[in-house]
Amino acid sequence: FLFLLGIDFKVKTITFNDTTVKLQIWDTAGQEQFHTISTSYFRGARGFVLVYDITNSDSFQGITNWMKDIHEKAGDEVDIVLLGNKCDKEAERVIPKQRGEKLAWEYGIPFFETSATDNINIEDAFSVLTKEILNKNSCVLCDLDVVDLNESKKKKTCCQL
Ligand SMILES: Nc1nc2c(ncn2[C@@H]2O[C@H](COP(=O)(O)OP(=O)(O)OP(=O)(O)O)[C@@H](O)[C@H]2O)c(=O)[nH]1
Repeated sequence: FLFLLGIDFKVKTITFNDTTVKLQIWDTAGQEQFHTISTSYFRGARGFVLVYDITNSDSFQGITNWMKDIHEKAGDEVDIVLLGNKCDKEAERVIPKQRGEKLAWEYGIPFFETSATDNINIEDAFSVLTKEILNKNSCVLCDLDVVDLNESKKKKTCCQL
């Protein structure tokens, strides 16, 4: 059996109109002791969801380094969204929303404040990231194996095979 230390793997399906996209989501550990193993999974990824905690300034400070790691390991062509998570914990907030917005603006990437607990903006963040990936690489669906030429009811894809 395969044991992946500090890595969680999930599959999620998103549908836009009549186009279905299957996302492979690798949840890499943020802690320093898993840094090498986490970043070793960056190569080959098309998109990144970069998350800090609005109640933890260290996690916000760490974003700059994670951005460097992403560009070093995955290249400059990847799509990234920045999330300020735990927006349900307003009373414990230490990072104002404007700081997240400014950082994302500097990087030229979308930004959302989210709550994984209350399911706020999570779907939107993944939708925006997926759309950016699809727009950038108009033939990405070919790689993802969702195009079946033998199928009588032809699926609509961005590259219309
Ligand atoms: N209130 C609140 N708690 C959250 C939210 N998201 C995660 N948590 C809690 O924060 C803690 C850490 O969550 P994890 O999902 O383990 O965080 P992580 O960033 O994956 O941690 P690493 O794997 O160590 O990088 C857990 O106790 C979660 O229940 C949120 O949106 N709101």
